[in-house]
Amino acid sequence: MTDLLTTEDYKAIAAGLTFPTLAFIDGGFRPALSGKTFTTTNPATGEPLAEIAACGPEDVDLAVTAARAAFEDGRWSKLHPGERKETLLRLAALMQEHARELAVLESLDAGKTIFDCETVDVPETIHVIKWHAELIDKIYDQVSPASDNHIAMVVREPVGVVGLVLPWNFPLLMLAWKIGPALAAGCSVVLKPAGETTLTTLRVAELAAKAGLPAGVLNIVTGSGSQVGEPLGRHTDVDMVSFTGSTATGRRFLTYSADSNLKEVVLELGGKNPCIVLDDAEDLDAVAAHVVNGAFWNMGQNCSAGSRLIVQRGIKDRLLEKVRAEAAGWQVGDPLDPSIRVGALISQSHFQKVSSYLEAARSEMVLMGGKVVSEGFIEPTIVETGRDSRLAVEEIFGPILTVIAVDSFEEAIAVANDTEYGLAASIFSANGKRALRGARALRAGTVTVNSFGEGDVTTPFGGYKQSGFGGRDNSIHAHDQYTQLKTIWLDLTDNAAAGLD
Ligand SMILES: NC(=O)C1=CN([C@@H]2O[C@H](COP(=O)(O)OP(=O)(O)OC[C@H]3O[C@@H](n4cnc5c(N)ncnc54)[C@H](O)[C@@H]3O)[C@@H](O)[C@H]2O)C=CC1
Ligand code: BAL
Repeated sequence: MTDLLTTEDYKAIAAGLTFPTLAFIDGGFRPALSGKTFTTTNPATGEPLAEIAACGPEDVDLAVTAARAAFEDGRWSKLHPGERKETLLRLAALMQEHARELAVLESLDAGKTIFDCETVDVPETIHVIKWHAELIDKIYDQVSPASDNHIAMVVREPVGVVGLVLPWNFPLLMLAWKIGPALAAGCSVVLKPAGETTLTTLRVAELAAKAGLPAGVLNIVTGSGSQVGEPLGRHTDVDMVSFTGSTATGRRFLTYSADSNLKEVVLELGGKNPCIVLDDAEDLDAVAAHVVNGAFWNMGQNCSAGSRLIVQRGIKDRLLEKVRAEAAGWQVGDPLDPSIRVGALISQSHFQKVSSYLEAARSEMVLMGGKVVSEGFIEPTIVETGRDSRLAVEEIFGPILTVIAVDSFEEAIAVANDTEYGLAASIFSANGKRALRGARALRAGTVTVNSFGEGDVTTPFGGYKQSGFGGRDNSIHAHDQYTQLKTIWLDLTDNAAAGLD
Protein backbone atom coordinates (compact mmCIF):
# COMPACT_ATOMS: atom_id res chain seq x y z
CA MET A 1 0.00 0.00 0.00
CA THR A 2 1.30 3.44 -0.95
CA ASP A 3 2.24 5.76 1.92
CA LEU A 4 0.27 8.94 1.43
CA LEU A 5 1.79 12.38 2.00
CA THR A 6 0.20 15.50 3.45
CA THR A 7 -1.73 18.02 1.36
CA GLU A 8 1.15 20.47 1.76
CA ASP A 9 3.62 17.89 0.44
CA TYR A 10 1.43 17.18 -2.57
CA LYS A 11 1.06 20.90 -3.26
CA ALA A 12 4.83 21.30 -3.10
CA ILE A 13 5.26 18.46 -5.63
CA ALA A 14 2.61 20.04 -7.86
CA ALA A 15 4.34 23.40 -7.71
CA GLY A 16 7.60 21.84 -8.91
CA LEU A 17 6.12 19.99 -11.91
CA THR A 18 6.82 20.90 -15.49
CA PHE A 19 4.12 19.94 -17.95
CA PRO A 20 4.62 18.17 -21.26
CA THR A 21 2.79 20.18 -23.92
CA LEU A 22 3.74 18.83 -27.35
CA ALA A 23 2.46 15.93 -29.40
CA PHE A 24 4.73 12.88 -29.54
CA ILE A 25 5.23 11.66 -33.11
CA ASP A 26 7.92 9.38 -34.58
CA GLY A 27 9.93 9.34 -31.38
CA GLY A 28 10.01 13.08 -30.74
CA PHE A 29 7.95 15.86 -29.22
CA ARG A 30 6.66 18.39 -31.74
CA PRO A 31 4.10 21.19 -31.92
CA ALA A 32 1.00 20.87 -34.09
CA LEU A 33 1.85 21.54 -37.74
CA SER A 34 -0.62 24.42 -37.62
CA GLY A 35 1.13 25.82 -34.54
CA LYS A 36 -2.22 25.93 -32.74
CA THR A 37 -2.61 25.16 -29.05
CA PHE A 38 -5.41 24.72 -26.55
CA THR A 39 -5.46 25.37 -22.81
CA THR A 40 -5.74 22.52 -20.35
CA THR A 41 -7.08 23.54 -16.95
CA ASN A 42 -7.11 22.17 -13.44
CA PRO A 43 -10.76 21.11 -12.89
CA ALA A 44 -10.45 21.76 -9.16
CA THR A 45 -9.44 25.42 -9.50
CA GLY A 46 -10.37 26.33 -13.07
CA GLU A 47 -6.83 27.65 -13.48
CA PRO A 48 -4.86 26.98 -16.66
CA LEU A 49 -2.15 24.35 -16.35
CA ALA A 50 -0.56 24.35 -19.80
CA GLU A 51 -0.95 25.10 -23.49
CA ILE A 52 -1.14 21.81 -25.39
CA ALA A 53 -0.55 21.20 -29.11
CA ALA A 54 -3.91 21.34 -30.89
CA CYS A 55 -3.24 18.83 -33.63
CA GLY A 56 -5.26 18.37 -36.77
CA PRO A 57 -5.70 15.87 -39.61
CA GLU A 58 -2.21 16.65 -40.98
CA ASP A 59 -0.63 15.64 -37.66
CA VAL A 60 -2.71 12.48 -37.62
CA ASP A 61 -1.34 11.71 -41.09
CA LEU A 62 2.20 12.22 -39.91
CA ALA A 63 1.66 9.93 -36.93
CA VAL A 64 0.00 7.22 -39.02
CA THR A 65 2.83 7.37 -41.56
CA ALA A 66 5.40 6.98 -38.77
CA ALA A 67 3.41 4.13 -37.20
CA ARG A 68 3.07 2.37 -40.57
CA ALA A 69 6.81 2.65 -41.31
CA ALA A 70 7.64 1.26 -37.87
CA PHE A 71 5.18 -1.58 -38.30
CA GLU A 72 6.33 -2.60 -41.77
CA ASP A 73 10.08 -2.58 -41.10
CA GLY A 74 9.52 -4.77 -38.07
CA ARG A 75 11.55 -2.73 -35.58
CA TRP A 76 8.91 -3.69 -32.99
CA SER A 77 6.35 -5.91 -34.68
CA LYS A 78 8.90 -8.56 -35.66
CA LEU A 79 10.92 -8.61 -32.45
CA HIS A 80 10.87 -11.78 -30.39
CA PRO A 81 7.97 -11.38 -27.93
CA GLY A 82 10.49 -11.72 -25.11
CA GLU A 83 12.27 -8.57 -26.34
CA ARG A 84 9.01 -6.64 -26.40
CA LYS A 85 8.37 -7.93 -22.90
CA GLU A 86 11.70 -6.58 -21.63
CA THR A 87 11.06 -3.11 -23.08
CA LEU A 88 7.57 -2.95 -21.59
CA LEU A 89 8.88 -4.10 -18.22
CA ARG A 90 11.45 -1.28 -18.37
CA LEU A 91 8.57 1.13 -19.07
CA ALA A 92 6.69 -0.24 -16.05
CA ALA A 93 9.81 0.16 -13.90
CA LEU A 94 10.24 3.78 -15.03
CA MET A 95 6.59 4.47 -14.27
CA GLN A 96 7.14 3.01 -10.83
CA GLU A 97 10.11 5.35 -10.34
CA HIS A 98 7.89 8.27 -11.35
CA ALA A 99 4.73 6.97 -9.66
CA ARG A 100 4.28 9.89 -7.29
CA GLU A 101 4.80 12.48 -10.00
CA LEU A 102 2.30 10.65 -12.25
CA ALA A 103 -0.24 10.55 -9.43
CA VAL A 104 0.01 14.28 -8.77
CA LEU A 105 -0.10 15.08 -12.49
CA GLU A 106 -3.20 12.89 -12.93
CA SER A 107 -4.92 14.52 -9.97
CA LEU A 108 -4.16 18.06 -11.21
CA ASP A 109 -5.23 17.34 -14.78
CA ALA A 110 -8.38 15.29 -14.10
CA GLY A 111 -9.66 16.58 -10.73
CA LYS A 112 -9.33 13.05 -9.38
CA THR A 113 -8.50 12.58 -5.72
CA ILE A 114 -4.86 12.03 -4.90
CA PHE A 115 -6.08 9.15 -2.72
CA ASP A 116 -7.42 7.33 -5.80
CA CYS A 117 -4.47 8.29 -8.01
CA GLU A 118 -1.96 7.00 -5.46
CA THR A 119 -3.82 3.85 -4.43
CA VAL A 120 -5.60 2.77 -7.62
CA ASP A 121 -4.91 4.63 -10.87
CA VAL A 122 -1.12 4.66 -10.88
CA PRO A 123 -0.37 1.25 -9.27
CA GLU A 124 -3.06 -0.45 -11.36
CA THR A 125 -1.72 1.18 -14.55
CA ILE A 126 1.76 -0.15 -13.85
CA HIS A 127 0.36 -3.57 -12.98
CA VAL A 128 -1.58 -3.75 -16.26
CA ILE A 129 1.48 -2.86 -18.38
CA LYS A 130 3.52 -5.48 -16.53
CA TRP A 131 0.81 -8.12 -16.85
CA HIS A 132 0.59 -7.84 -20.63
CA ALA A 133 4.39 -7.70 -20.90
CA GLU A 134 4.70 -10.91 -18.86
CA LEU A 135 1.93 -12.59 -20.85
CA ILE A 136 3.25 -12.00 -24.35
CA ASP A 137 6.00 -14.61 -24.40
CA LYS A 138 3.67 -17.25 -22.97
CA ILE A 139 0.93 -17.30 -25.61
CA TYR A 140 1.24 -20.26 -27.96
CA ASP A 141 -0.09 -20.54 -31.50
CA GLN A 142 -2.16 -23.58 -32.47
CA VAL A 143 -2.02 -26.55 -34.78
CA SER A 144 -5.46 -27.59 -35.87
CA PRO A 145 -6.74 -31.13 -36.49
CA ALA A 146 -5.76 -32.24 -40.01
CA SER A 147 -4.98 -35.39 -41.96
CA ASP A 148 -1.59 -37.06 -41.68
CA ASN A 149 -0.57 -35.39 -44.93
CA HIS A 150 -1.25 -31.90 -43.73
CA ILE A 151 -0.32 -29.52 -40.98
CA ALA A 152 -2.68 -26.63 -40.40
CA MET A 153 -1.26 -23.85 -38.24
CA VAL A 154 -3.30 -21.07 -36.70
CA VAL A 155 -1.00 -18.18 -35.87
CA ARG A 156 -1.66 -14.79 -34.33
CA GLU A 157 -0.21 -11.74 -36.04
CA PRO A 158 -0.35 -8.15 -34.85
CA VAL A 159 -3.18 -6.34 -36.60
CA GLY A 160 -0.96 -3.43 -37.71
CA VAL A 161 -1.44 0.27 -37.03
CA VAL A 162 -4.01 0.81 -34.30
CA GLY A 163 -5.81 3.99 -33.30
CA LEU A 164 -6.54 4.25 -29.58
CA VAL A 165 -9.01 6.92 -28.50
CA LEU A 166 -9.26 7.55 -24.77
CA PRO A 167 -11.69 9.15 -22.31
CA TRP A 168 -10.84 11.55 -19.50
CA ASN A 169 -12.16 9.63 -16.51
CA PHE A 170 -9.21 7.22 -16.11
CA PRO A 171 -6.53 8.71 -18.35
CA LEU A 172 -3.65 6.51 -17.21
CA LEU A 173 -5.60 3.36 -16.59
CA MET A 174 -7.38 3.42 -19.96
CA LEU A 175 -4.02 4.13 -21.59
CA ALA A 176 -2.68 0.96 -19.97
CA TRP A 177 -5.76 -1.10 -20.86
CA LYS A 178 -5.13 -0.25 -24.52
CA ILE A 179 -1.37 0.15 -25.01
CA GLY A 180 -0.56 -2.82 -22.73
CA PRO A 181 -1.96 -5.47 -25.08
CA ALA A 182 -1.51 -3.45 -28.31
CA LEU A 183 2.23 -2.92 -27.82
CA ALA A 184 2.78 -6.39 -26.37
CA ALA A 185 1.13 -7.86 -29.47
CA GLY A 186 3.52 -5.92 -31.73
CA CYS A 187 1.16 -3.26 -33.08
CA SER A 188 2.16 0.34 -33.77
CA VAL A 189 -0.04 2.86 -31.99
CA VAL A 190 -1.49 6.27 -32.74
CA LEU A 191 -3.14 7.36 -29.51
CA LYS A 192 -5.47 10.27 -28.92
CA PRO A 193 -5.96 11.19 -25.26
CA ALA A 194 -9.10 13.11 -24.29
CA GLY A 195 -8.58 16.85 -24.71
CA GLU A 196 -9.21 17.36 -21.00
CA THR A 197 -6.47 14.96 -19.90
CA THR A 198 -3.28 14.85 -21.94
CA LEU A 199 -0.54 15.35 -19.37
CA THR A 200 0.09 11.89 -17.97
CA THR A 201 -0.23 10.33 -21.43
CA LEU A 202 2.55 12.57 -22.75
CA ARG A 203 4.70 11.80 -19.72
CA VAL A 204 4.27 8.07 -20.35
CA ALA A 205 5.34 8.56 -23.99
CA GLU A 206 8.54 10.19 -22.74
CA LEU A 207 9.15 7.27 -20.36
CA ALA A 208 8.43 4.77 -23.15
CA ALA A 209 11.14 6.35 -25.32
CA LYS A 210 13.51 6.20 -22.37
CA ALA A 211 12.64 2.52 -21.91
CA GLY A 212 13.79 1.85 -25.46
CA LEU A 213 10.52 1.71 -27.37
CA PRO A 214 11.56 2.38 -30.98
CA ALA A 215 10.52 5.61 -32.69
CA GLY A 216 7.16 5.51 -34.46
CA VAL A 217 5.75 2.66 -32.37
CA LEU A 218 3.86 4.87 -29.92
CA ASN A 219 2.57 8.21 -31.20
CA ILE A 220 0.43 10.59 -29.15
CA VAL A 221 -1.67 13.09 -31.08
CA THR A 222 -3.28 15.68 -28.84
CA GLY A 223 -6.37 17.67 -29.74
CA SER A 224 -10.12 17.57 -30.15
CA GLY A 225 -12.47 14.83 -31.22
CA SER A 226 -13.31 16.50 -34.51
CA GLN A 227 -9.71 17.43 -35.43
CA VAL A 228 -7.91 14.29 -34.25
CA GLY A 229 -10.44 11.57 -33.29
CA GLU A 230 -12.43 11.74 -36.50
CA PRO A 231 -9.44 11.83 -38.92
CA LEU A 232 -7.98 8.87 -37.02
CA GLY A 233 -11.29 7.01 -37.28
CA ARG A 234 -11.51 7.75 -41.00
CA HIS A 235 -7.85 7.12 -41.86
CA THR A 236 -7.46 4.48 -44.55
CA ASP A 237 -4.07 3.34 -43.26
CA VAL A 238 -5.29 2.57 -39.74
CA ASP A 239 -6.14 -1.12 -39.34
CA MET A 240 -8.26 -0.95 -36.21
CA VAL A 241 -9.55 1.50 -33.62
CA SER A 242 -10.16 0.78 -29.95
CA PHE A 243 -12.29 3.45 -28.30
CA THR A 244 -13.54 4.08 -24.77
CA GLY A 245 -16.06 6.84 -24.20
CA SER A 246 -19.67 7.77 -24.76
CA THR A 247 -22.07 5.60 -26.71
CA ALA A 248 -22.84 8.53 -29.04
CA THR A 249 -19.21 9.01 -30.07
CA GLY A 250 -18.62 5.26 -30.21
CA ARG A 251 -21.41 4.98 -32.75
CA ARG A 252 -19.57 7.50 -34.95
CA PHE A 253 -16.53 5.25 -35.15
CA LEU A 254 -18.65 2.59 -36.83
CA THR A 255 -19.65 5.15 -39.44
CA TYR A 256 -16.03 6.27 -39.91
CA SER A 257 -15.02 2.67 -40.48
CA ALA A 258 -17.87 1.96 -42.87
CA ASP A 259 -17.09 5.12 -44.84
CA SER A 260 -13.32 4.44 -45.06
CA ASN A 261 -11.49 1.11 -45.04
CA LEU A 262 -13.69 -1.13 -42.87
CA LYS A 263 -11.09 -1.00 -40.11
CA GLU A 264 -11.97 -3.12 -37.14
CA VAL A 265 -13.63 -1.19 -34.33
CA VAL A 266 -13.79 -2.07 -30.65
CA LEU A 267 -16.01 0.09 -28.46
CA GLU A 268 -16.17 0.26 -24.68
CA LEU A 269 -19.08 2.56 -23.92
CA GLY A 270 -21.44 3.87 -21.29
CA GLY A 271 -23.45 2.20 -18.57
CA LYS A 272 -26.33 2.61 -16.15
CA ASN A 273 -25.32 -0.22 -13.96
CA PRO A 274 -27.68 -1.91 -11.52
CA CYS A 275 -26.74 -2.86 -8.00
CA ILE A 276 -29.37 -5.28 -6.69
CA VAL A 277 -29.76 -5.84 -2.95
CA LEU A 278 -32.17 -8.67 -2.11
CA ASP A 279 -33.92 -8.85 1.21
CA ASP A 280 -31.77 -11.78 2.39
CA ALA A 281 -28.51 -9.84 1.95
CA GLU A 282 -26.23 -10.15 4.97
CA ASP A 283 -23.71 -7.80 6.58
CA LEU A 284 -25.41 -4.59 5.53
CA ASP A 285 -22.42 -2.50 6.63
CA ALA A 286 -20.30 -4.23 4.00
CA VAL A 287 -23.11 -3.97 1.43
CA ALA A 288 -23.41 -0.23 2.11
CA ALA A 289 -19.65 0.23 1.67
CA HIS A 290 -19.84 -1.49 -1.72
CA VAL A 291 -22.90 0.53 -2.78
CA VAL A 292 -21.23 3.83 -1.89
CA ASN A 293 -17.94 2.91 -3.52
CA GLY A 294 -19.78 1.77 -6.64
CA ALA A 295 -21.79 4.96 -6.91
CA PHE A 296 -19.35 7.67 -5.82
CA TRP A 297 -15.87 6.39 -6.68
CA ASN A 298 -14.23 8.85 -9.11
CA MET A 299 -17.19 11.20 -8.55
CA GLY A 300 -19.41 8.66 -10.29
CA GLN A 301 -17.49 9.37 -13.50
CA ASN A 302 -17.13 5.70 -14.23
CA CYS A 303 -18.72 3.72 -17.03
CA SER A 304 -19.21 0.82 -14.63
CA ALA A 305 -20.47 2.93 -11.70
CA GLY A 306 -23.25 1.19 -9.75
CA SER A 307 -25.57 4.13 -10.33
CA ARG A 308 -28.93 2.34 -9.86
CA LEU A 309 -29.56 0.76 -6.47
CA ILE A 310 -32.41 -1.72 -6.89
CA VAL A 311 -33.43 -2.80 -3.43
CA GLN A 312 -36.14 -5.12 -2.10
CA ARG A 313 -38.63 -3.24 0.04
CA GLY A 314 -38.16 -5.49 3.07
CA ILE A 315 -34.59 -4.33 3.55
CA LYS A 316 -34.74 -0.87 2.01
CA ASP A 317 -34.94 1.36 5.07
CA ARG A 318 -32.25 -0.51 7.01
CA LEU A 319 -29.93 -0.50 4.02
CA LEU A 320 -30.46 3.15 3.16
CA GLU A 321 -29.66 4.20 6.70
CA LYS A 322 -26.30 2.45 6.41
CA VAL A 323 -25.67 3.76 2.89
CA ARG A 324 -26.27 7.32 4.09
CA ALA A 325 -23.95 6.82 7.05
CA GLU A 326 -21.22 5.41 4.80
CA ALA A 327 -21.63 8.17 2.20
CA ALA A 328 -21.39 10.81 4.90
CA GLY A 329 -17.74 9.78 5.30
CA TRP A 330 -17.01 10.63 1.68
CA GLN A 331 -15.82 14.22 2.06
CA VAL A 332 -15.91 16.54 -0.93
CA GLY A 333 -13.00 18.92 -1.47
CA ASP A 334 -9.47 19.61 -2.62
CA PRO A 335 -8.33 16.57 -4.64
CA LEU A 336 -4.77 17.00 -3.31
CA ASP A 337 -5.97 16.44 0.27
CA PRO A 338 -5.47 12.70 0.85
CA SER A 339 -8.50 12.46 3.16
CA ILE A 340 -10.83 13.61 0.37
CA ARG A 341 -12.82 10.95 -1.51
CA VAL A 342 -14.85 13.19 -3.86
CA GLY A 343 -12.85 15.58 -6.01
CA ALA A 344 -13.80 17.83 -8.90
CA LEU A 345 -15.89 16.94 -11.92
CA ILE A 346 -13.85 16.99 -15.10
CA SER A 347 -14.99 20.28 -16.62
CA GLN A 348 -17.35 23.18 -16.30
CA SER A 349 -19.60 21.80 -19.03
CA HIS A 350 -19.75 18.40 -17.36
CA PHE A 351 -20.43 20.05 -14.01
CA GLN A 352 -23.35 21.89 -15.60
CA LYS A 353 -24.67 18.68 -17.10
CA VAL A 354 -24.55 16.86 -13.74
CA SER A 355 -26.04 19.90 -11.98
CA SER A 356 -29.02 19.73 -14.31
CA TYR A 357 -29.77 16.29 -12.86
CA LEU A 358 -29.75 17.84 -9.38
CA GLU A 359 -32.48 20.18 -10.68
CA ALA A 360 -34.42 17.16 -11.98
CA ALA A 361 -33.97 15.46 -8.59
CA ARG A 362 -35.97 18.22 -6.87
CA SER A 363 -39.20 16.68 -8.19
CA GLU A 364 -38.16 13.26 -6.81
CA MET A 365 -37.44 12.09 -3.25
CA VAL A 366 -33.94 13.32 -2.35
CA LEU A 367 -32.62 11.06 0.44
CA MET A 368 -29.23 12.67 0.81
CA GLY A 369 -27.22 15.57 -0.61
CA GLY A 370 -28.64 17.21 -3.70
CA LYS A 371 -26.46 20.30 -3.60
CA VAL A 372 -23.55 21.89 -5.35
CA VAL A 373 -20.68 22.42 -2.89
CA SER A 374 -18.88 24.93 -5.12
CA GLU A 375 -18.14 25.33 -8.82
CA GLY A 376 -17.04 21.88 -10.06
CA PHE A 377 -17.89 20.02 -6.85
CA ILE A 378 -21.13 18.16 -6.13
CA GLU A 379 -21.93 16.34 -2.91
CA PRO A 380 -22.80 12.63 -2.96
CA THR A 381 -26.52 12.55 -3.68
CA ILE A 382 -29.07 9.79 -3.24
CA VAL A 383 -32.51 10.05 -4.87
CA GLU A 384 -35.41 7.61 -4.79
CA THR A 385 -37.29 7.48 -8.08
CA GLY A 386 -39.55 5.30 -10.18
CA ARG A 387 -37.84 3.00 -12.68
CA ASP A 388 -38.69 5.27 -15.64
CA SER A 389 -37.41 8.54 -14.21
CA ARG A 390 -34.71 10.31 -16.25
CA LEU A 391 -32.44 9.88 -13.27
CA ALA A 392 -32.94 6.13 -13.36
CA VAL A 393 -32.49 5.77 -17.10
CA GLU A 394 -29.82 8.19 -18.32
CA GLU A 395 -26.08 7.91 -17.72
CA ILE A 396 -25.36 10.89 -15.42
CA PHE A 397 -21.64 10.27 -14.88
CA GLY A 398 -21.69 12.15 -11.60
CA PRO A 399 -22.08 11.44 -7.86
CA ILE A 400 -25.82 10.75 -8.00
CA LEU A 401 -27.20 7.39 -6.92
CA THR A 402 -30.76 6.49 -7.90
CA VAL A 403 -32.72 4.15 -5.65
CA ILE A 404 -35.55 2.01 -7.00
CA ALA A 405 -37.62 -0.15 -4.63
CA VAL A 406 -38.89 -3.53 -5.85
CA ASP A 407 -40.99 -6.34 -4.39
CA SER A 408 -39.34 -9.49 -5.67
CA PHE A 409 -36.25 -11.12 -7.13
CA GLU A 410 -38.00 -11.32 -10.52
CA GLU A 411 -38.89 -7.64 -10.47
CA ALA A 412 -35.34 -6.72 -9.47
CA ILE A 413 -33.91 -8.58 -12.48
CA ALA A 414 -36.52 -7.11 -14.82
CA VAL A 415 -35.77 -3.53 -13.68
CA ALA A 416 -32.01 -4.17 -13.82
CA ASN A 417 -32.22 -5.39 -17.41
CA ASP A 418 -34.61 -2.65 -18.50
CA THR A 419 -31.88 -0.43 -19.95
CA GLU A 420 -30.15 0.07 -23.28
CA TYR A 421 -26.83 -0.52 -21.51
CA GLY A 422 -25.24 -3.73 -20.26
CA LEU A 423 -21.78 -3.05 -18.92
CA ALA A 424 -21.70 -4.13 -15.29
CA ALA A 425 -24.02 -5.20 -12.48
CA SER A 426 -23.85 -6.43 -8.93
CA ILE A 427 -26.15 -8.53 -6.80
CA PHE A 428 -26.19 -9.01 -3.04
CA SER A 429 -27.84 -12.05 -1.44
CA ALA A 430 -26.85 -14.56 1.21
CA ASN A 431 -28.53 -17.28 -0.83
CA GLY A 432 -25.81 -18.50 -3.19
CA LYS A 433 -28.17 -20.15 -5.65
CA ARG A 434 -30.36 -17.07 -5.89
CA ALA A 435 -27.36 -14.81 -6.34
CA LEU A 436 -25.98 -17.02 -9.08
CA ARG A 437 -29.35 -17.28 -10.81
CA GLY A 438 -29.41 -13.49 -10.74
CA ALA A 439 -25.86 -13.24 -12.07
CA ARG A 440 -26.81 -15.49 -15.00
CA ALA A 441 -30.01 -13.53 -15.71
CA LEU A 442 -28.35 -10.10 -15.68
CA ARG A 443 -27.46 -8.92 -19.18
CA ALA A 444 -24.10 -7.33 -18.41
CA GLY A 445 -20.47 -8.02 -19.29
CA THR A 446 -19.31 -8.14 -15.67
CA VAL A 447 -21.43 -9.19 -12.69
CA THR A 448 -20.09 -9.12 -9.16
CA VAL A 449 -21.78 -11.09 -6.38
CA ASN A 450 -21.83 -9.67 -2.86
CA SER A 451 -19.37 -6.97 -3.93
CA PHE A 452 -18.98 -4.08 -6.34
CA GLY A 453 -16.13 -4.18 -8.81
CA GLU A 454 -15.06 -4.38 -12.39
CA GLY A 455 -12.78 -7.37 -12.07
CA ASP A 456 -9.09 -6.88 -12.74
CA VAL A 457 -6.57 -7.23 -15.54
CA THR A 458 -7.06 -10.99 -15.59
CA THR A 459 -10.76 -10.81 -16.53
CA PRO A 460 -12.36 -9.47 -19.72
CA PHE A 461 -14.10 -6.11 -19.46
CA GLY A 462 -16.74 -4.94 -21.90
CA GLY A 463 -20.42 -4.56 -22.41
CA TYR A 464 -23.56 -6.19 -23.66
CA LYS A 465 -26.10 -4.18 -25.68
CA GLN A 466 -25.14 -0.53 -26.26
CA SER A 467 -22.30 -0.66 -23.72
CA GLY A 468 -19.88 -2.36 -26.03
CA PHE A 469 -19.00 -3.68 -29.42
CA GLY A 470 -16.39 -5.83 -31.04
CA GLY A 471 -14.17 -7.07 -28.23
CA ARG A 472 -13.03 -6.86 -24.66
CA ASP A 473 -10.39 -4.92 -22.75
CA ASN A 474 -8.24 -6.68 -20.12
CA SER A 475 -7.23 -10.33 -19.86
CA ILE A 476 -5.81 -12.49 -22.62
CA HIS A 477 -8.98 -11.72 -24.59
CA ALA A 478 -7.79 -8.12 -25.04
CA HIS A 479 -5.16 -9.56 -27.38
CA ASP A 480 -7.94 -10.66 -29.74
CA GLN A 481 -8.47 -6.96 -30.52
CA TYR A 482 -4.88 -6.41 -31.53
CA THR A 483 -4.16 -9.62 -33.41
CA GLN A 484 -5.40 -11.31 -36.57
CA LEU A 485 -5.69 -15.06 -36.85
CA LYS A 486 -3.88 -16.47 -39.87
CA THR A 487 -4.25 -20.03 -41.09
CA ILE A 488 -1.23 -21.62 -42.76
CA TRP A 489 -1.73 -24.99 -44.46
CA LEU A 490 1.25 -27.22 -45.22
CA ASP A 491 0.77 -30.09 -47.65
CA LEU A 492 3.17 -32.92 -46.67
CA THR A 493 2.18 -35.33 -49.42
CA ASP A 494 5.18 -37.27 -50.70
CA ASN A 495 4.42 -36.76 -54.38
CA ALA A 496 7.15 -39.17 -55.56
CA ALA A 497 5.88 -42.02 -53.39
CA ALA A 498 2.32 -41.32 -54.49
CA GLY A 499 3.43 -41.42 -58.15
CA LEU A 500 2.45 -37.81 -58.66
CA ASP A 501 5.83 -36.50 -59.84
N1 LIG B 1 -17.50 4.88 -21.16
C1 LIG B 1 -16.80 5.79 -20.54
O1 LIG B 1 -15.93 5.41 -19.86
C2 LIG B 1 -17.05 7.23 -20.72
C3 LIG B 1 -18.30 7.74 -20.92
N2 LIG B 1 -18.47 9.07 -21.07
C4 LIG B 1 -19.83 9.60 -21.24
O2 LIG B 1 -19.84 10.51 -22.31
C5 LIG B 1 -20.34 11.77 -21.87
C6 LIG B 1 -19.68 12.86 -22.68
O3 LIG B 1 -18.28 12.90 -22.41
P1 LIG B 1 -17.25 13.19 -23.60
O4 LIG B 1 -15.95 13.53 -23.03
O5 LIG B 1 -17.86 14.17 -24.52
O6 LIG B 1 -17.14 11.74 -24.29
P2 LIG B 1 -16.68 11.35 -25.73
O7 LIG B 1 -17.10 9.94 -25.96
O8 LIG B 1 -17.14 12.33 -26.74
O9 LIG B 1 -15.07 11.42 -25.64
C7 LIG B 1 -14.22 10.29 -25.61
C8 LIG B 1 -13.09 10.48 -26.61
O10 LIG B 1 -13.63 10.61 -27.92
C9 LIG B 1 -13.14 11.79 -28.56
N3 LIG B 1 -14.16 12.32 -29.46
C10 LIG B 1 -15.15 13.20 -29.17
N4 LIG B 1 -15.89 13.45 -30.27
C11 LIG B 1 -15.36 12.72 -31.27
C12 LIG B 1 -15.69 12.56 -32.64
N5 LIG B 1 -16.71 13.21 -33.19
N6 LIG B 1 -14.95 11.72 -33.39
C13 LIG B 1 -13.90 11.07 -32.84
N7 LIG B 1 -13.53 11.19 -31.56
C14 LIG B 1 -14.25 11.99 -30.77
C15 LIG B 1 -12.84 12.71 -27.38
O11 LIG B 1 -11.95 13.75 -27.76
C16 LIG B 1 -12.26 11.74 -26.37
O12 LIG B 1 -10.92 11.45 -26.67
C17 LIG B 1 -20.08 11.78 -20.39
O13 LIG B 1 -20.93 12.63 -19.72
C18 LIG B 1 -20.32 10.36 -20.02
O14 LIG B 1 -21.69 10.12 -19.85
C19 LIG B 1 -17.40 9.93 -21.06
C20 LIG B 1 -16.12 9.47 -20.87
C21 LIG B 1 -15.86 8.06 -20.63
N1 BAL C 1 -14.14 1.88 -15.35
C1 BAL C 1 -13.17 1.76 -16.35
C2 BAL C 1 -13.65 2.11 -17.72
C3 BAL C 1 -14.22 3.48 -17.84
O1 BAL C 1 -14.89 3.98 -16.96
O2 BAL C 1 -14.02 4.11 -18.86
